Amino acid sequence: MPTVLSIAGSDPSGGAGIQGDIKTIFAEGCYGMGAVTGLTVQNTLGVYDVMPVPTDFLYRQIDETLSDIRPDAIKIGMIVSTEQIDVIVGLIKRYGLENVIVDPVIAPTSGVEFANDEVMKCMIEKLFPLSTLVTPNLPEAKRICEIIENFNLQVEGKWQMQSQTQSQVQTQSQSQTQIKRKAANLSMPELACFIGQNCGCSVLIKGGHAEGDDATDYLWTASDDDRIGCITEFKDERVETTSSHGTGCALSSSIAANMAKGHMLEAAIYRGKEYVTTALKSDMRIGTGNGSVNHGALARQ
Ligand SMILES: Nc1ncnc2c1ncn2[C@@H]1O[C@H](COP(=O)(O)OP(=O)(O)OP(=O)(O)O)[C@@H](O)[C@H]1O
Ligand SMILES: Cc1ncc(CO)c(N)n1
Repeated sequence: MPTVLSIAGSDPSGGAGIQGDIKTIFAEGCYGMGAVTGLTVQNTLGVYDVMPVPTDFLYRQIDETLSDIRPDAIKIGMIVSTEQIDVIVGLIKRYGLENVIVDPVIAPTSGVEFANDEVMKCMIEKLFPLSTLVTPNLPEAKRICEIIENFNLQVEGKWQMQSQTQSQVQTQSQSQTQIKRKAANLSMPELACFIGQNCGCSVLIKGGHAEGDDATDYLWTASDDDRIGCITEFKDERVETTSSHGTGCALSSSIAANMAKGHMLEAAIYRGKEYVTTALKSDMRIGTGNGSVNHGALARQ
């Protein structure tokens, strides 16, 4: 049986995080494993608190699992510190893991932040280049672009430090504002291309938070060594439901499971989208807020 490891946070209400991931992996006919990065206090109304798992304990969870069972794919969700990223990056390299799907959860729609800018910068620099696919939603993609731009500016800023005059400082802060506006104005395909070209990985920008009658996701993949790349569109109907908690986790886990089963990236994304649309259409209505998607609505081998 194909095996998939999820490295993610716990959602005790069962819709997202490691609970949602393992339900998805099981529904896709794979063997699911889970290493927990942190505990959360959350339900269908919001996320109230996060408690990180100590770094050495995260290391041991993943290392002992990998030394026993080799995953055919891994999905990485909530990460709360740069030390956790170092542990995960070190283990991916040491075990030579393939089919690494990273869902960079910065903050839930409602509630406390998971990853601050320092953690995101570290993820962008160290984890994204090792990933097969990174799957930010639209607000996360814009934030990632801003961090890439700001990071480049800071490096340049340090280099200019010795002879910086007041007018140069003003020019620098003006150009920072312009770049922020630029990132905010990029289209979804442009965001995907920008992140992919800077980080050396394929990027899927998810359209759940975009406007429009369809829910369309955009994939950027490098087409050659020049990284000119190409965009593929994954379009499906937008489902009207109050049960959409966990769509992002379900999508990335389904893609990981389908890659574990041997599907190529584009086919795995197509199947992941089909899984999520079916899970949304089930309109399960559990809880008093934004309830979980139905992870069992589409079960396949
Ligand atoms: N109402 C909807 N109808 C159809 N598909 C949707 C809808 N909302 C989200 N999706 C799809 O679900 C997947 C996840 O997208 P979304 O933008 O919601 O991710 P996310 O914000 O990371 O999810 P989460 O809310 O779990 O954090 C994408 O494939 C997206 O197109
Ligand atoms: C633990 C966890 N991971 C991811 C999400 C998705 O935002 C969530 N709500 N909780």
